[in-house]
Amino acid sequence: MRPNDAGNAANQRPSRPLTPDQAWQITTARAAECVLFFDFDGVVAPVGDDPNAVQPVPEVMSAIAGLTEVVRRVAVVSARPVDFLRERFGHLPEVDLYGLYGLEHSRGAGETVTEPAALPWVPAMAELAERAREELPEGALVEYKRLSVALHYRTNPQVAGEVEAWGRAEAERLGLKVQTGRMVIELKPPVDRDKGIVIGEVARTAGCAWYFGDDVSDIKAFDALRALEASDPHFFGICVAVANPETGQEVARAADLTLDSPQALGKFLAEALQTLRS
Ligand SMILES: O=P(O)(O)OC[C@H]1O[C@H](O[C@H]2O[C@H](CO)[C@@H](O)[C@H](O)[C@H]2O)[C@H](O)[C@@H](O)[C@@H]1O
Repeated sequence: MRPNDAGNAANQRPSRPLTPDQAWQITTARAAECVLFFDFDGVVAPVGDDPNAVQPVPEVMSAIAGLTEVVRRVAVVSARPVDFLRERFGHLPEVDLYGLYGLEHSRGAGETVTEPAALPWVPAMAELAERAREELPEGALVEYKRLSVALHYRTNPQVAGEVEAWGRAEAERLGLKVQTGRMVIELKPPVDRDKGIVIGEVARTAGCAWYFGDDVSDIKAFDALRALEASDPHFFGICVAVANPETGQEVARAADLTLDSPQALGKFLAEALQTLRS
C-alpha cells in the first residue's frame, strides 16, 4: 500500500518504516478510534534532579489540550501516583490518568480507583520507605508513592551500586517487584499491572494508538501495541521514543520514530494537530 494514502489507510496495514507525516495522515483517517498514550517523566516533562519539582512542557500541554478534541481519548500512563498527575493535568479533565504503572487510574474527571489487590501492600511500602531513608547512603533520594518506593541516585551516581543492591535485597526479602529506570530503582507490590497491561486493555477497543515513552518500562507498552497489531489486522499502532542519554538507545531501538526531547515533542504534536484538524 501507499501509507500516505489516507483513503486506503483506514482498512489496510501500512508498511514500515513510516514517516511522521504518513503516520499522522493514517491517524487522521481513524481519529475517532484513536487513543494517544503519553508517559510523563522524560516525555511530557523534562527530567530534573528533584522528582517533586518537575513540570510539563507548556507546548506539550497545549497540544494535548487540542488533541483531546480530535481523537477518541488521550491518556497519561506513568509510574507517578494519580494525585501527582492530577496536579499537572487537572485543568484537562478529558485526559485519563493511569498512575503507579496502572495500580491506580482516573478516567476523565472521575475519582481515583486503586487496584484492590495492591491495597494490602500500603503499610509495607510505607515501612520500606522509612527504612530506606534510615539505611541508604547519603545522596540517595527516597520517593514514597503509597504503593511503590522509588530509590533515586541521579544527583549522586556514585551510590548507584549500593542503592540498587539494597533495593534488590529488600525486594527479595519482601516479595516485591523491581522496576529499574533512569537513575532509579523502584520497588512495587507483586501485583500484575504494568504499562503493557494497561495499554493492552485500553487500546483493545481502539483502531489506532500512539505511545510516547522514554524509559525501559515503556517498552512493555510498545510491545502491547505490537501485539494488538499482530492480533488485529485493522489496528494501527505507532511507538515513539523520546531520546535521552540513559535509556534512550534501548527505547529508540524498540520504537518506530524517535524525538529529541520533550520540547521536540511539543513541536511534533502541534504540527500533528494541524494535520488532524485539516
Ligand atoms: O513512568 P514515568 O512517568 O516516566 O515515571 C518514571 C519515573 O519518573 C520519575 O523519575 C525520573 O524523573 C525524575 C524527575 O525528572 C528524575 O529525577 C529521575 O532521575 C527519573 O528516574 C519519578 O520520580 C519516578 O518515581 C518514576 O518511577
